[in-house]
Amino acid sequence: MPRKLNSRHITPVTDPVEVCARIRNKSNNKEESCIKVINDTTIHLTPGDSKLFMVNNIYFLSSYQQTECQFSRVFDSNVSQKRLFDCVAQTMVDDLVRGKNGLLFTYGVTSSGKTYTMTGSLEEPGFLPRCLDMLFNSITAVQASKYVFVPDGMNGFHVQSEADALLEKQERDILPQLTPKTPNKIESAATFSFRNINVHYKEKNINPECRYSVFVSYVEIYNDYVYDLLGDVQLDPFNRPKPPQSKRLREDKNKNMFVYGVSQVEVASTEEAFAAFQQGQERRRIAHTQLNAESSRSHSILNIRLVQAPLDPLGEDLLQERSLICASQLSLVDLAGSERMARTGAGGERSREAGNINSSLMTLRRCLEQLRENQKNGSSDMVKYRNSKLTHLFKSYFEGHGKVKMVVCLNPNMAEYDENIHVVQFAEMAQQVEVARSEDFKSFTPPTTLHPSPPPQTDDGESDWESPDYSLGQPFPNLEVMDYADNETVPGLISMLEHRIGRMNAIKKRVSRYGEIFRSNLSSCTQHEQSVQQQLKDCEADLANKTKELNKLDRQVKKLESKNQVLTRTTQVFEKEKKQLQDQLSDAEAMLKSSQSDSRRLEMKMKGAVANTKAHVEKECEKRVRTVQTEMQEKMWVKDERLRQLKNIISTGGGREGRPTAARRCQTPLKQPISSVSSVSTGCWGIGPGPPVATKHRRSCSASHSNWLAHLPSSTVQTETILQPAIRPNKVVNVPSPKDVAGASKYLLTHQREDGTGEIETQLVKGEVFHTRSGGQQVQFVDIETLKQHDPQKNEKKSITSRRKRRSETSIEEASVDEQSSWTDVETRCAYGIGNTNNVAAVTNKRKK
Ligand SMILES: Nc1ncnc2c1ncn2[C@@H]1O[C@H](COP(=O)(O)OP(=O)(O)OP(=O)(O)O)[C@@H](O)[C@H]1O
Repeated sequence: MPRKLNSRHITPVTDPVEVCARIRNKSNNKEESCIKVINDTTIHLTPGDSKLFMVNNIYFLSSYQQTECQFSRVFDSNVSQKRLFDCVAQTMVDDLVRGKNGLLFTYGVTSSGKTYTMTGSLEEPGFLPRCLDMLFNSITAVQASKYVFVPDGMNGFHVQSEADALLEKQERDILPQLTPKTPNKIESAATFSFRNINVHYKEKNINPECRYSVFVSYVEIYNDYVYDLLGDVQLDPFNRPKPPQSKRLREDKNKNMFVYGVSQVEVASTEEAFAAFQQGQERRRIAHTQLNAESSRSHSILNIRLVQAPLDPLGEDLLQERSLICASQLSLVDLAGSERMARTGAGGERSREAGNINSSLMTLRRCLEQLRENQKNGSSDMVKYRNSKLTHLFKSYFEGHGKVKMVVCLNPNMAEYDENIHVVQFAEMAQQVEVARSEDFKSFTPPTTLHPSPPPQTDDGESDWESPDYSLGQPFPNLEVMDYADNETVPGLISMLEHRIGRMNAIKKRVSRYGEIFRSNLSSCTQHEQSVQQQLKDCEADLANKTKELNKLDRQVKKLESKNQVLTRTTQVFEKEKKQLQDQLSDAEAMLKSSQSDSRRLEMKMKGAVANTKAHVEKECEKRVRTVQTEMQEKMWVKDERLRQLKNIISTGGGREGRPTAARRCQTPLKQPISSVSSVSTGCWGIGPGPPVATKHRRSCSASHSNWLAHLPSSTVQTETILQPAIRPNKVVNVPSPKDVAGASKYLLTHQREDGTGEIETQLVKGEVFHTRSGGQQVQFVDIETLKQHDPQKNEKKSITSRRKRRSETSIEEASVDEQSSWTDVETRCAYGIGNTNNVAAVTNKRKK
């Protein structure tokens, strides 16, 4: 398990807080430097000649003499970002992969190069992008699919199946608004490319039997409040971003401190991770505007979390056992500038910021001092981590849950001497603090076969494990001592016996050694067996649990299967219904289409029939109108003839001569002859060698025997009154031709109009036809007769009134009225007298028309 101390009984192995110093280049080359690098681990700080220096128009008295400081490593201004990473941060990525936590922070005054060291730029990337690059280079072949590891909200993770992960991915891709926790913008914004990174390191401790995922979270501590820089931006009712909400710190079950509710964004590449960091930076900028803060006045902490879990024995899926998941973390911290309050030269909010920064850094210092004291004296006085959020969050690191490294950034400008002294004092103190080393994460591996201990070696270095030789040497020869003075046999026997004794001792030794080896092997085997037994028991317990879970899952599966069956059946029913409905729908559509085409056909047919009928009716109407017109014309002629005869009777039978007939009353005698008609053109119509002048005004009735040409325009309304002009035209034309005019001596033009009372007023314009010398004809208009019609019923009231009015008029007028009325009476009588036919009715009818 990760982060366990070596043993409960054994004193843990500790490492000191590693402190390196980096001296940045001078802002002005001519300026004197207050720092001198002596060697790889030592620097000298000198206050310079002048002990008085000025900052922000305030003179400070330098109170220190030349100081020598020792660090783990010292890097001068020429050190490259890459070299710094190699020497300082690379091992921390190694540790991360091995399941160990790490804390790397930069410390120093403002503008000493903390951010440059930690983040760098695209051209000169710092620790942050290089760590990410190395990490992703290492795990690229064993990276888990996205969303397989799921943060549990309590600083841990659990594993979900690939299918669930895929579902979640689809959900996030399709419905990003429903899963706002992971900002998808990050993926699209992953366009950073670091130019001089070229790390391509790979950590060799990657376990191919495991799968890895990387999560990042980014927080800042400002005025002793912790803010999440990757969380969702909350909006107020006016859609403006709300000021950020601070977060609480909590301890997880492994005694690690974490920011509760912080957003952990899963990233698949360096670019994606850096994009997340950039997004956090942007959020930080906005938050600072809202909080009226300065950018370098807060501590920023980027956590890179590497999560790993072993694969199942088939190497396909990740084991979902939570105890097998290891989450290690590397915290990269860019602390706020450590200068003293007097240096900031600011008041109000800025002075509060400086106070908080100093307070948190001071708490860090005090905690480290207390730790050092405890370690020195073996005491266990309480370390007051809770006095600031910074130390509270880092508590677990100082208590042995990871490695701590610090890069002290120093500005060599002489004006910074005093501040630098404070910084190096803090750094020197910090590196005396020992931090317990945490264990590597032992990833789960299936039990393997036991290897026997290596065979014991003989004295000459050869192995005799296989065929041990226990013989004492050559067998005894047949020795017979025949003579006491046999000097050959006895010494030979002695030497042989001595050899045998030596062999026997050697065999004894070997046997005892074998015995020892055997005993130790036996005991290790016994131990191993015990551990295997224990493992077996664990496995059996696990198996029992798993079997239980499996049974439970089986039951759930069965339940779900039965539900599934029900759902399938329901789906089938619905499908069937759907099909039926679709069939019905298509039938209805077909019917609708056919009925539409039928109705279109019918419409066309009806239209044709209507057109035919209309044409037929029109034809019929025209025919009838023509017939009626002919009939009417005939009647008219008959009436004309009758009227003419009546007039003749009246004029010959005692009528008053010299009086104009009522029907032919000339209302306005023409003073000027009308000389031309524009609508009739015979080439010289009206244009002759000289205008013919009427010798005298003749009444039309006096020329009744002439050859009359009646010009009756087709629009003329037949009034069918009894009294008609006593002219019998020889020819009636609608439009006279020159030939018609040439054949006539008199010309009669009928003109109609509506008078003021709405009655039809017919004017008969009479003319005489003259032949001109050039062979043309001229018409000289000599007379106009106006025929007016009066409706007796309509005009009765009027006439009574007018008669009453007229009673008071002169006698001459009365006589004239009498005379007139007598003529009217004659006319009326005539009208009634002519056969009492439908003349009056005709007049009335006409009016009605
Ligand atoms: N070693 C260096 N080489 C080149 N430039 C550097 C170096 N260190 C710092 N700088 C430059 O100095 C400027 C200030 O550095 P930086 O922002 O890293 O300081 P800081 O300590 O983080 O300041 P603050 O506390 O205000 O955040 C930057 O423009 C940075 O590029």
